[in-house]
Amino acid sequence: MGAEILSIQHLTKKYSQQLAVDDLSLTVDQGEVLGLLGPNGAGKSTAMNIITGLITKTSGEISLFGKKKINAAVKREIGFVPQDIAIYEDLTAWENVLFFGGLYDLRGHQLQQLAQKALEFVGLTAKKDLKSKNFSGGMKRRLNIACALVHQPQLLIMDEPTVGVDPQSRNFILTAIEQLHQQGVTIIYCSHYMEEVERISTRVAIIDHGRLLAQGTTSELSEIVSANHQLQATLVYPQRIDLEQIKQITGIEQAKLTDRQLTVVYQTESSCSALLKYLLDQAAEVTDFNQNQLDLETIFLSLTGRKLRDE
Ligand SMILES: Nc1ncnc2c1ncn2[C@@H]1O[C@H](COP(=O)(O)OP(=O)(O)OP(=O)(O)O)[C@@H](O)[C@H]1O
Repeated sequence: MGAEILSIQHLTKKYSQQLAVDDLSLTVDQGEVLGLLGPNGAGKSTAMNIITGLITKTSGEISLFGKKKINAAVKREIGFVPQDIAIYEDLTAWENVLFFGGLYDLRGHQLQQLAQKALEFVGLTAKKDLKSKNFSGGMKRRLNIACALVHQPQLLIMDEPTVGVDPQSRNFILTAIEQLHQQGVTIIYCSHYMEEVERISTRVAIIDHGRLLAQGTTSELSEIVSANHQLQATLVYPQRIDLEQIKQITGIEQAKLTDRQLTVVYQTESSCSALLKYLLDQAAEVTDFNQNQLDLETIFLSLTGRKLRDE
């Protein structure tokens, strides 16, 4: 693992009576893609806005690139894609990227070269002379990413960059992040989309009510909730089973049926045996059966007791 890029210690933010970030401690190392996962209102944006200096903290310590004083040189190493798209709609894509590059003291030929590179990276070269107000939501997002990348920061912070974008742009953005990761850029990716975080992150931090609930790779998180195991079975006669009866079996935590696929999260081997006996008694006929590592959605549910998507 690379050097420590970000360290947050006991960070707290209070908006009058609302505790938005509650004693949050987190570190990010060079080259990592940290997926910060949490439902709406979990405190992700507040934490990122503090790190990037947009709002002040109530208490706690932050150091970036080993420095506690976040001066202009430190800020130059950060690229930020905020939750709300921040581009100038009356400017062309090209003018936008030049403007943001200029904020980092890039000038002349170097600025032109980097602006070209940034627009190419997000696939907007052909549209560079169009005013961004004519862009789709996905194109605006991609332009916003180009503006955040033009100065070639070491750390890229992205706050829900795929909200409101079309599936094509969404995939484009995720692939771009994978490329940046390969190039060695450190990335913090805030999202409430489980499958995105699962796809691109090298490590995941789960945050809810401003608090860090757990962090680790997906398989480490799976071990944290290892009291639970997941079993999937394909049934020939799914109509013969009753999910409510399955949920009554001692040690069964969750059960869901999608078409012929039964997914059950259970705690003990005895609950698994009891389930198999039930399936046999009901003559549901199991054709395929496997025990999996838990997916992020199940882990999240185990840690928070609630579904991310319902928030
Ligand atoms: N400027 C503000 N004034 C008062 N309360 C705020 C302010 N900004 C955020 N909050 C509250 O702080 C809590 C955390 O919000 P925050 O936006 O950081 O969460 P989030 O995880 O980024 O969610 P979202 O994706 O919906 O933005 C929420 O309860 C929110 O209502």
